[in-house]
Formats: sequence, structure tokens, C-alpha cells
Amino acid sequence: MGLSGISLLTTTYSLILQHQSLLLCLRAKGFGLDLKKDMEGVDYLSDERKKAQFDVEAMKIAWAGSLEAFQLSDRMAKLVANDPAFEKFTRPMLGRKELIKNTLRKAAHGWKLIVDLRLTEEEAKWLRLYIDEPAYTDLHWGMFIPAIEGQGTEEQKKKWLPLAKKMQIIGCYAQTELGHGSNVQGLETTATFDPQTDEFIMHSPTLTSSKWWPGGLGKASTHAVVYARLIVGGEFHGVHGFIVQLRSLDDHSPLPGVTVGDIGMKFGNGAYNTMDNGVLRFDHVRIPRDQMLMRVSQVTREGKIMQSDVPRQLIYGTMVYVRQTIVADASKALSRAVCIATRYSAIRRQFGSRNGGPETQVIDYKTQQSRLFPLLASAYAFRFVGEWLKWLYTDVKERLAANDFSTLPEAHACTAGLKSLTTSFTADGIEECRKLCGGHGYLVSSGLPELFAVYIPACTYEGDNVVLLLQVARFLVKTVSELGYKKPVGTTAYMGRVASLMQNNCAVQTAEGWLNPGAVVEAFESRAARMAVRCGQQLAKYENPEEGFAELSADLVEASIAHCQLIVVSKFIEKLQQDIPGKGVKQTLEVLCYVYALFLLHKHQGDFLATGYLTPKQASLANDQLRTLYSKVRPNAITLVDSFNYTDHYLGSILGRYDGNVYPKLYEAAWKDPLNDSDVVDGFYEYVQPILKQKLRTAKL
Ligand SMILES: CCCCCCCCCCCCCCCCCCCCCCCCCC(=O)SCCNC(=O)CCNC(=O)[C@H](O)C(C)(C)COP(=O)(O)OP(=O)(O)OC[C@H]1O[C@@H](n2cnc3c(N)ncnc32)[C@H](O)[C@@H]1OP(=O)(O)O
Ligand SMILES: Cc1cc2nc3c(=O)[nH]c(=O)nc-3n(C[C@H](O)[C@H](O)[C@H](O)COP(=O)(O)OP(=O)(O)OC[C@H]3O[C@@H](n4cnc5c(N)ncnc54)[C@H](O)[C@@H]3O)c2cc1C
Repeated sequence: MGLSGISLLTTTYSLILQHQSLLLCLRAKGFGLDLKKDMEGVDYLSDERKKAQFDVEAMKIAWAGSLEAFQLSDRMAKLVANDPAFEKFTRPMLGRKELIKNTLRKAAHGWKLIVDLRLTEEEAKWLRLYIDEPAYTDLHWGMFIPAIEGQGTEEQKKKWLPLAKKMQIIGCYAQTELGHGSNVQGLETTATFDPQTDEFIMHSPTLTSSKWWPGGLGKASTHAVVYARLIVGGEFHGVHGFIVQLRSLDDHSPLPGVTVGDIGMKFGNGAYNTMDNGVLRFDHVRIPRDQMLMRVSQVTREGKIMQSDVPRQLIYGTMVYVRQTIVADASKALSRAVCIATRYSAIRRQFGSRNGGPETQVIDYKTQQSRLFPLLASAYAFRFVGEWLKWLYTDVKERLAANDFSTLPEAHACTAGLKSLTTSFTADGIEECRKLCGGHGYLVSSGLPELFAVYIPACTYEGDNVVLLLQVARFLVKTVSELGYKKPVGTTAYMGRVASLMQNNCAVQTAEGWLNPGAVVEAFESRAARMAVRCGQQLAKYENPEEGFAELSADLVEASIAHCQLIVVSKFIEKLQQDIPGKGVKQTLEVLCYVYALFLLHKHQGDFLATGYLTPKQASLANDQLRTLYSKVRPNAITLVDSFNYTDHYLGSILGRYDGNVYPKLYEAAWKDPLNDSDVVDGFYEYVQPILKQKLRTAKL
């Protein structure tokens, strides 16, 4: 192909895409061909954007929740993207010390913006999201402050919150130990009351009692809420939170009796290594009595334990709050990966060229669609269930403030279950997006490896996902066992119709029949109710319920998943019953809602068939409908990911660039790698040349 042919090609975007790689070869060293001029400023996805069947601006608002939420988030995204202090592309190449220093610098700059621009709490949260770097400030604002707010008395809040909110102290949440994380009652750190001095003595009696994992503890925190066994008069009175100062407020050195440091490198480059997860030991460290968080239980000057009306479980309240935020974050992480994979799938072409015409965009392969579109639909589903969960949490918080604890068990079950469901799916979904991007997805510049490495601990922190599903199972089993005399409410209200849900079978006769919210919800309710009741029946066979629970735990986990999927499906459907303005917006969301539900039905059809609710024919009809739905998603795919309104800075991905200008930018990025600073690699003369020059007679391999 001659140069005249090249100039002809540059006039047609789709053909340029076909030949970008060839053109770039010519541009490589020696050819001196500069295509930059032709490539920049061109929207390679414009044809895709023209296919949209809905109003993208209105969808952005539907995704954000309201016009105000959209404007606020958009303002913060641009603030971060336009500030060079928040550059993040070199992050995976930094050594640990440099990395942490860089994070401390960004946190200081972020805090300065918050103060100088007088940002609200909501704005600060968006700012943090778009800075996209885990830091000690997450635990200070996300756990230390909420722990004091939820478990402190009015006096304690008055004393500590102003200091914390002005960041005159920095706190972390020190619960997990080397020996115990899930089993909070098994923690070994002790807080022994000394009536002589009116103090608690904080002590780490064993190696396994060392605090291990708390974020921000390693290097940044001056204080911690430490969870420890309360010992008064030689007796153990359960685990409680204590505010403990760890480091000097003058020179940041550890206080006497405190041993504190970082636990070391974690999975991936950059990623969560920006966080100083720490280790902490106490050697008989004394703190004043009023530093035990005393909303739940109080220790008097005389060493008496007083219980307030507040249930003990409130000690776990901070975890309920954070689990709720983690569900909201799942939709952000998944949508980000999906945005990258969708845009790249429209740019990438493989096979199918006839008579020299363009090859097929990989997004047009049905297999690509059946892997990608359920993830896209799930991102929307998680967004809406996250919105609902935020509402539920706000309601519970208001009730707790008024000493109404009635909805706490349901809030615990919902936050635990949805945290588990959404983070497990998102972690797998990010990895699927990497595979959807083929080889280039494995490059750090695709943004996916770091996103995956940062995200996956969400399946473990704030409660291991299996442990949390077992909590949901306990709640379900209790609900089933009480059915005879207690009307289930909230997310278990469907159990109140258990008799009909056990008897009625699915009435769907055609593929179109599945496009009915009532039919979909009933299918998920019947499956969840039947699985929970079946577990209940099995459990009844055991004399010792705990033994039965342990024996049946794998089935119980599956019943919990069924219940949580029902919540997500029904909250999506409820969302669609609201007024959602904008041409085609509601209709497009309806398509996604059915994709989400029927994809789950297809994936878990074993459950639906085994519980006897569906026939194989009906399951097959659901799959037929799913294929039709994918065709409806296809023209809207690019604009559905545009509706997330993510900046290129936030996406941090060459494959996911808004303009689709992938190949030139990948090519450019490769040449910026420090390894390409010289033609001859460091170490060549020491280690490679001697091998090349050696004169072996034989090699025995
Ligand atoms: C550069 C940037 C610049 C920025 C600049 C700007 C700066 C400024 C920015 C400003 C903004 C920044 C904002 C940032 C935000 C960030 C967000 C945070 C990020 C978070 C990161 C995450 C970190 C991760 C943190 C962590 O990882 S922290 C550790 C978490 N650890 C766990 O999660 C342990 C799991 N284990 C258990 O949760 C329990 O242990 C166990 C299993 C329940 C058994 O517990 P056990 O006591 O044995 O209980 P049972 O006997 O089973 O139950 C007994 C009874 O209690 C019940 N019940 C159990 N629970 C609970 C519960 N909650 N609630 C209620 N009830 C409960 C149960 O239903 C039963 O009721 P009943 O049936 O009796 O009625
Ligand atoms: C990146 C990161 C940040 C963290 N930040 C903090 C922090 O700021 N503060 C803090 O206090 N902690 C923090 N943690 C700790 C975290 O909360 C715990 O690791 C988590 O709760 C899991 O507990 P574990 O490590 O004890 O897991 P384990 O309970 O030891 O889990 C190991 C395996 O055992 C299984 N298992 C455990 N119990 C049961 C059971 N009853 N039934 C069936 N299976 C079971 C689990 O499913 C898992 O497969 C962090 C952890 C990570 C990875």
C-alpha cells in the first residue's frame, strides 16, 4: 500500500480503524510518518454514538440519581481530571516508599481543596472517588469517625469529633488481629480496668493478638478505635471499642508501649499498596476510662458495668455503614470496567472481512455480547440497589438515633448480603472485562489490572463474603421458623406468601411472556422461598441446630444468594415504576432490567428447575428472550457506558478512551516505558552478552 492509499484511508474513520496498526508500523522509527495530526480530535466512536435510541444526557441524570447529583459529580470529576497533582498513570511503576509519599501528597492536596473550596461532605466523597487512590483518609472518614458517631456517648462525640473532622487527629479502625478477623468475639487484645487509677490497660498478650490489617495504621494514624476484650474485676465482658492514641502529635513517633508499623506489600503494582495497612501491639498502655466508647455499655468509676437500652449489636454498627457504601462502590468499579471493555469491543475488529472490507467489530459477536451485556446490566442493577440501600441505611440511622432498633437485623442482613453479592460479582466481572479485551487487557495501560488488584480485597474486607452470606442465612432461617406467628416484613415480606409461592408454578408460555415484571419477580420469589424453606426443613432434622447449620452451610449460602438476587431484581423493577424522564431512557433501562434478571435465571437455572418452579421449556424460553434482548442492547451499548459520565482520567485506560483512539495511544505509551529509554538494556553487557559470546561445545538440555 502506497502513501497515496494511506491519505485516502484517513478520510474514512472505519477504514482507518482497520488499518491503524499498519499505519503505525510505518510511523515507527525509520519511516518518520506522523499520523498524529490525522488521529487527534477524531471521535472513532461517533458512528456508535449515533446509534443511540435514548437521550444520553437524561440517562446520565438517571444514573446519577438527580440533576443536582449529576452536576455535583461532574464538577468534582473535572476538578480532579484537570489538576496535574492527581496524575496517576505512573503509579504502578513507583516503589513502595515513593508510592506512599505520593499518596500522602495527594491526600494533603485533596484536603487543601476541601478546605479552600469549602466543599461539602458529599462533594468531598466524589472528590475522593475521582482521585481514585486508596489512602489513610478513607479509614479516618469512613470508619474512625463513624465508629465514634455510632458508638460514642454525646460527651465523647463532643470531645473527639471536632478534632477528627478538622483532621487535627488522624484515626483508623483497629479491629482485625493476626489470629482473628471474621470471629470478632475471638479477638485477644485486652482492655483491663484499673480502679486504682481510673484507667484501662491496653495489652497484646499473644503474637496472634497483634492488630493486623487496619488501613492507615501503618504510618499515618495518630489514633485508633481499638476493639478489645473488656476485663473488669477479672471478668470478661465482651468486645468493645476504645479510642487510643498511638503516635505523638508533635513528632509522630509511637508512644511508649506502642509498637506500630506497616504489614508490607500487597497484591499488584500500585493498587492497594497506596494504603498503609498496619500492625500494632500494646505493652500495658494506659488510657483514661472515658476513652471506652460507651453508648452500648458503660464502666463506672467504681468498676460497675452498666448496660444501656441500646442492643449490643450496635458495636458492629460501623460495619453496617461501610458495607452499605461498599455496595454503592461496586456499581462504580463494575461500570468502570464495563465502560473500558465496551468501548474497546467496538474499536477492536477480528475476522469476517470479505473482499477487503472491514473486519467484524468484536462487540458484534454474540458470545462477546452474552459476556459483556449482563455485566453492563449488572452495573445498572447495582447502581439502583445501592441507591435503595443508602435509603434503607439512612432510615435505620434515624431510627437508631431515636432508640428504635427494630429494623437493625434487616439492615444487617441486607448490607451483609448485598455487600457479598455485589463485590463477588464485580471482582469476577472486572476479570471478565480484562478477558473481553483480549491481550491488550493485560497491559497496565488498559487500566484493568490495577482496577482488579484494588478491587478484589472488597470480597474479604468488611467481612469475608461467605461469612456474610452465612449471616444472611441465619436471618432467613429465623424468618422461616417464625412464619407461623410473625408476619415477615421488608425484604422478607414475600415469605408471608410462602404457601402460594411453594404451590404455584410459572405460567410463562412464550419467550415474550418473560417480558413481564410480575412473572420475573414471582420466579425469583418462588426460588428464594423454596430454597429457604427446604433449608429450614433439612435443619429441623438435626437435634443440635448449630451442628445442622454447619452441616448445611453450603446450601444455606446458596439460599442466601437467591434471596439477595431477588432483592436486586425487585429493586431494579421498583426503580422502573418511578417517573424516569428522557426520550427512550425508561425503555432502555427496562431492557437492561430484563437482561439482568433473565441472565441470572439462565445462569442459575439449576435452582429454578430443582425447586420445581420452572419447566425446562420455560427456562429455555427465558434464554431465547435473553438473546433477543442482547440485540436490543447492542445499538445502545456505547451510549449506555457514556452515561456513566466518566472522564478519561478516572477510567485511566487507553482501551476505554472516550474518543476510541486506541492504537496510536497504546503505541505511544509503549515508547514511554522506562525500559525503552535506551536501545540496549541495562545488564546486557553483564548478563546477556557473555551468553551470546560463550563457546560451548555442547549444551545438555
Ligand atoms: C489520596 C486520596 C485523597 C483523598 C483526600 C480527601 C480526603 C477526605 C475524603 C472525605 C470523604 C471520604 C469518604 C471515604 C469513604 C470510604 C468508605 C470506607 C472505605 C472502606 C475501606 C474498607 C476497609 C476495610 C475495613 C475492614 O475490614 S474493618 C473489619 C471488618 N471486619 C469484619 O467485617 C468482621 C466480620 N465479622 C463479623 O461481622 C462478626 O463477627 C460476625 C460474622 C457477624 C459474627 O459475630 P458474632 O458476634 O459471633 O455474632 P453472631 O453470634 O453470629 O450474631 C449475634 C447477633 O448479632 C447480629 N449481628 C452481627 N453483626 C451485626 C451487625 N453488623 N449489625 C447488626 N447486627 C449484627 C446477628 O444477626 C445476631 O443477631 P441475632 O441472631 O442474635 O438476633
Ligand atoms: C485490603 C484489606 C484492608 C483491610 N482493612 C482493615 C481495617 O481497616 N481494619 C480492620 O480491622 N481490618 C481490616 N481488614 C481485615 C478484614 O476485615 C478481614 O481480613 C476480614 O474480615 C476477613 O477476616 P479473616 O482475614 O480473619 O478471614 P478468615 O475468617 O480467616 O477467612 C479465611 C477463610 O475461612 C472461611 N471462613 C471463616 N469463618 C468461616 C465460617 N464461620 N464458616 C465458613 N467459612 C469460614 C472464609 O470464608 C475464608 O475462606 C482488611 C483486610 C484487607 C484484605
